[in-house]
Amino acid sequence: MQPHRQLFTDWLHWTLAVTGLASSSTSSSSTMCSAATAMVAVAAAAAAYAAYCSWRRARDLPPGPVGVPLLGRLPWADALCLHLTMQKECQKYGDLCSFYLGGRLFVVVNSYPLMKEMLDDPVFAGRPRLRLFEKMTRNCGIFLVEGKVWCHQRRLSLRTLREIGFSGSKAVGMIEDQLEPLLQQLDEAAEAAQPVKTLDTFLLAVNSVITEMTLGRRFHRDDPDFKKVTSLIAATLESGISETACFLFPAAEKLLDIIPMSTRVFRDVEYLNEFFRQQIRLREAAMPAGSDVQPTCLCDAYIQEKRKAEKAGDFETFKEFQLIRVCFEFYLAGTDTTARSMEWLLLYMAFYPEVQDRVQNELDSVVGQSRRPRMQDRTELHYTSAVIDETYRKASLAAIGVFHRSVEDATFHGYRIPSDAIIIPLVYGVHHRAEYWERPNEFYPEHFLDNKGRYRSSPYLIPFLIGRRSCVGESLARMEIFLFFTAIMQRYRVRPEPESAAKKDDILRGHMGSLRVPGDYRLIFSRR
Ligand code: HEM
Repeated sequence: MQPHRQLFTDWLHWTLAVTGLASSSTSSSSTMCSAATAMVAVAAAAAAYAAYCSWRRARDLPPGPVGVPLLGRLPWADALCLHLTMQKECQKYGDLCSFYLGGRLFVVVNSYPLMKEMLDDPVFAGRPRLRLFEKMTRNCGIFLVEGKVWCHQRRLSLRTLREIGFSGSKAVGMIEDQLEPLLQQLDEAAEAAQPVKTLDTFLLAVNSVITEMTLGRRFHRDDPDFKKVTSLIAATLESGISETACFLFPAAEKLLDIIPMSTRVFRDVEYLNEFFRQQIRLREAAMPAGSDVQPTCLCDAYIQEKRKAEKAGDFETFKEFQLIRVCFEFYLAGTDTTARSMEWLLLYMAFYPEVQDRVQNELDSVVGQSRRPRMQDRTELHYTSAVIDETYRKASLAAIGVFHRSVEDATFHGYRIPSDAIIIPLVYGVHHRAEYWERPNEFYPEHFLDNKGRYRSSPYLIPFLIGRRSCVGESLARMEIFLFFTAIMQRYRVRPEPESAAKKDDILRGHMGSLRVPGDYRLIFSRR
């Protein structure tokens, strides 16, 4: 008999003995009494069996806290600071820690070497499987799919971005074009000395960059279609799909089969799909068959690939819905992230005026006031580059990473990781480890400066994550953030309005949604 089965049998015998069922006594107690005893025994046996099952499930898993039946650790999870809860569990149980939330097994990884090893391994490169996702993506796009489709679409989009120049000069041009209206908006706020929340200003700018990159066109900021798309994208992000009950209780997913596709989030997604479909068809119509004009956006490049593939009899790889999903995902993945990073940067400048002084002094001496900062200035802007990296670290926007999934049963560092476990790369944990950072809990740009005051990068800075699924838009996001931030610092002094100043700690503590976001704030801009 296997040891765990032996243990269970012993346990069952013990339970039966305690409840009296295993006794050979044939005493003359009343029938009612025997029935009650039998019921207690059955309940005890069921409880023992449930405990046995959960013990069996937990065997050899990475260590972690025990939860309660059905809910796991859910009663202990504070959705607004999950990153801190997970960090604490890892500090207690080790850098690889596991627990159940609802019916899902989560494995949290909290050290750089373990994370690197795990995220380089194809076994951990899956994404959580949800019917909800499957209904929305129809196995298309990059972000939520796996296997061949993911591999192919990811490679193609990276290649296209590179070839059309979106990781270089072309992107710079598009970003610079967005600077003018962005600064104009801030000028108006500065002139009126009006306290502002900057998120919408940045969202508009980065949305415009993504629109040009994917669809090759510009919308006027007040265009009703563009406004609607921007607001639906924001609503889709806020809907917190990954936080629904379906995610934690896979059995609840069956309910989706009886819910028609008419819930708000599906309606929004369908509207956005239709918007992208129309835009793609416009590009297609403008590109006569057989023409091999130089593509100017992601859409054009895909259309050309699609035509080539169809000529060769492949009608699947570049089907229209693939392109719809890729465009859609670039908006979802690339707008809020970049805009929120800008928000954090300006907040740190407002709350650390001495750091802002040093950034502005450096900009004045390297760039001056007669022209805008350029990407080429980056190599001279050591302190400014360190401030940007320190903000990525301290803000840890994707604090609990983006969930991965083990696609098959695996053994990792001696622990069993079953298929379908949710893998959490704890970015916040790596960004706040005392072994990697001199002052992990402070805002300290010197983390990224050598002893001569020159910028030096750190392998432990992983805002875009690492490994097979690392961010596709990293170079674009870095360019946007550098150019927007330096242009703003060159032109404005930024400070918190008095009420926000009094709430510095709350604001910078922030909370978790799908990203880690700051508390409610208002900033005042003044022209330098
Ligand atoms: C500051 C801005 C950004 C941050 C912090 C960020 C962060 C991330 C992170 C943490 C991941 C998950 C990696 C993983 O699962 O291992 C990711 C994936 C992704 N990002 Fe970004 N991102 C940013 C901007 C962008 C932009 C501008 C784009 C598009 C133009 C983009 C497109 C994507 C895509 C398509 C994926 C999915 C990759 C895959 O599943 O293979 N991101 N990003």
